[in-house]
Amino acid sequence: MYKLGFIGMGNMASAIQEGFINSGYIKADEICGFDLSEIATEKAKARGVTPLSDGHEVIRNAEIIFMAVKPQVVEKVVAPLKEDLKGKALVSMVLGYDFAKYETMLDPSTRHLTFMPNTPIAVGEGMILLEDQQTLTDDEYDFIKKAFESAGSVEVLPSHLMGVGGALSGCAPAYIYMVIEALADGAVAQGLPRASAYKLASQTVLGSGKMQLASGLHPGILKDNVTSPAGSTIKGVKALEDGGLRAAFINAIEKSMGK
Ligand SMILES: NC(=O)C1=CN([C@@H]2O[C@H](COP(=O)(O)OP(=O)(O)OC[C@H]3O[C@@H](n4cnc5c(N)ncnc54)[C@H](OP(=O)(O)O)[C@@H]3O)[C@@H](O)[C@H]2O)C=CC1
Ligand SMILES: O=C(O)[C@@H]1CCC=N1
Repeated sequence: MYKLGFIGMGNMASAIQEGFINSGYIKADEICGFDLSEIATEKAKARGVTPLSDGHEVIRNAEIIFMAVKPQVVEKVVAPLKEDLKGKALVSMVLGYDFAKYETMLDPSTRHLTFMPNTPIAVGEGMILLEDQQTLTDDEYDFIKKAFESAGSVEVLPSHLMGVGGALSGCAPAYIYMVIEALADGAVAQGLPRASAYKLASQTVLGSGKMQLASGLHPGILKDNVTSPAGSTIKGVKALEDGGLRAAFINAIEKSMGK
């Protein structure tokens, strides 16, 4: 068991903390952290995480340090902590900061791993990508991988695929929530109460994803199984094609990669 320390405890770090604590794999009192925001600090405290007064203190009190600030500030945050991080393990979820980039920022004695989580880790259904290039000890790697597996599914990817992987599983929860909201809006427009509409939409997304994973079938086959000849679904499929649904999602992944 390692003590975990978070630098930044915003949306993503909070989801990870909740996922770890809810899974029972890590106890809240094994986690400390620092955040500039008072609101984020109060929320962390409410889930049993120990708030500390700065990054130096987090590194002193933890064995594996999670870097969870925004990409725009990460270099400014890491530079003054470089000495403290000597001989420690750093795991980073900062989009765009891969193994090679950290090699230029950290002392050679700092072991590190870049990973890309997503917010559903909070409810035990995360998708967590681990970069295949990393320098954690075997024990640290095993511990952190098991922690992620306690709250989701883990996939190891080569460095050059972390960006596109992150654009899909890291960003797409937002797109799926838009899908849920839009499906519900459609049903509300036809008279279904709002609460039922969200429940029906979310359970349908959950069930469809679960079925694809369980069956391993091509999504097109699963779609075809729903579309009866001359039935209702094929009319909806046509409406989505008219609306450019596929192109919109393909473009969204490209845009998420900063292209
Ligand atoms: N949100 C997501 O779904 C995902 C996010 N990520 C990555 O996670 C990281 C965090 O994103 P997210 O949680 O969404 O962002 P948030 O803005 O919610 O959280 C970042 C937190 O860091 C705080 N902060 C800023 N500077 C410091 C500092 N010097 N020391 C300590 N805390 C600081 C911020 O405070 P303040 O607001 O006051 O500046 C804020 O509370 C990003 O690098 C992102 O790429 C990766 C995958 C998915
Ligand atoms: O929007 C972002 O930049 C972060 C990274 C992946 C998901 N959210």
